[in-house]
Amino acid sequence: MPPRTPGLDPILVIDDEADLRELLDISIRRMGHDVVLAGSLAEAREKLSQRRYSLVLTDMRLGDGLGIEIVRQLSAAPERVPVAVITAYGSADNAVEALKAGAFDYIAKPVSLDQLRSLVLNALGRQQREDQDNAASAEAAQAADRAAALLPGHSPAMQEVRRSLSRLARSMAPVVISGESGSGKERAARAIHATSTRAAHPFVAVNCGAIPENLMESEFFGHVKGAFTGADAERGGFFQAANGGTLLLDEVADLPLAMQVKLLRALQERRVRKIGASREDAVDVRVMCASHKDLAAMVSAGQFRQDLYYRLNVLELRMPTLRERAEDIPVLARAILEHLAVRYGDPRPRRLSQAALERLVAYPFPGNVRELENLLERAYAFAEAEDIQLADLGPLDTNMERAAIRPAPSPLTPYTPWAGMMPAEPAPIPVSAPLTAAAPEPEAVAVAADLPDPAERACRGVVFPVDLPARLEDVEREIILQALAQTGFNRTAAAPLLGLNLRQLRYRIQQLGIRDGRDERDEGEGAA
Ligand SMILES: Nc1ncnc2c1ncn2[C@@H]1O[C@H](COP(=O)(O)OP(=O)(O)OP(=O)(O)O)[C@@H](O)[C@H]1O
Repeated sequence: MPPRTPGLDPILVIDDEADLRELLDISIRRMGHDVVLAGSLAEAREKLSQRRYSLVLTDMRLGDGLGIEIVRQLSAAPERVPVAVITAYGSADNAVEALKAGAFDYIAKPVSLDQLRSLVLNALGRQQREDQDNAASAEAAQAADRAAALLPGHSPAMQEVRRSLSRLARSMAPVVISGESGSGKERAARAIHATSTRAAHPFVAVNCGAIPENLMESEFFGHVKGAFTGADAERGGFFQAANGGTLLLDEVADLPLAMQVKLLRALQERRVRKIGASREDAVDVRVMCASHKDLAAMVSAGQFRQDLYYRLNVLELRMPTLRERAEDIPVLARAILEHLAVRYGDPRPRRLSQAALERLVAYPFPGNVRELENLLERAYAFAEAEDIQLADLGPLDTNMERAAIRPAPSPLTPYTPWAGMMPAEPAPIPVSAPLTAAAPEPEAVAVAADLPDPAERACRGVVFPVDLPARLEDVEREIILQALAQTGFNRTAAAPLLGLNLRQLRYRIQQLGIRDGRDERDEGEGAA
């Protein structure tokens, strides 16, 4: 038996079943912790009034009431004692209710010792960190600072978001983050992770819409060597990569139904099996989802599984549009320009002239913060004066607008190399970018010309490619290389020139096998 963990308060176990109480007592003592037992709600209340506990683990159904009452009592108390619930097999509703009431985690019967161990370690790790800081208020202030640095803005909408963040960071429960494209959903997920006790572990963001369906299972759960053609080495998936940390499923609505079933199972069991493996591995991952689609409506339309929706949609956060918080534009613009100055190695960031700032504040930003960021990146790179002038912003309501608000691909769209990567209409070349488009070969010029019908094209001697997909890939590769060359192989700067986001560009670069020898430059954001 391991030695007692010194300095820790005991764990309170509340269960009206004597057998389970005894099992939990023995198992937790084997982990080296003291245990206090209570067999009813009344006894639990009495024990809670007598001393402090490092963790409370309560069954949901107790002879004289419900465990959720303990959850509510502890969540309302000023000192933050983590509380977790034990739910009956298959009663997902109870688990969801408890998480919403403030439980940090739950465990389903029959209790697995692995899960119990990981739950206790998580709870105590977090308690110890809070104790080490010695003052919960100092920790809370630090967390608030980190959140404010990631999500600046003084608007009431943003203050509300930051208030929610600290509540969300304290829980282990899944979070669904909704909001328009570019409103900062991924950024909010990062902020929750960075202010949670998982901050020292990985944050992995996965764009569900960018993964071909046939690769999905292997990308999520990994594979063993020889599991399929091309699997020449064992490899972990996103779940393994995010172990101990957070996994963000961006554009979760794009997950095919078959994958939704596998994901639900992994979330319920907290175990995953690599393709071709005979055993499952326990994983400790907090899942968050982001979507600009209405998931509830997708459930009604039969496009998203209801059981998965309930499992994921425990806690919610809505990111406001930039229109709803136009007063944050100056502070956001300053943060973005400071970031750009660091990237370009400028001693001091460029500033916006008064006229440029006023124009930005008056613009509705259909593409939200991403559009503001793209716009400032281009203006920063091409402004000739010290400050960014109104003219440097270019026309705000034309190409950039359409590129920024392009719809994400429908979950029913079959995969093509372009699906999820390209706008519904052809990507416009930003008007003010001095990008000299790839010098197209004569045949491409002819095909791209505005010719009315095939017969007329034939008359004008158009040479059609023998392999259209390969030809298109060549053109795409060439254009991407031009954009990379233009930006000194800086992918973050190249992406907006192409109307793509960084993840999409990275994915295309990988798919097209583009190597520039300086691949990893400026790859700070996103893990998938
Ligand atoms: N508060 C902010 N401060 C600075 N930059 C921000 C902020 N919010 C978002 N951004 C930037 O805007 C871009 C879009 O943000 P993010 O990817 O989080 O949005 P999203 O809502 O997840 O977008 P999508 O729906 O397209 O996935 C990112 O480059 C991000 O760095």
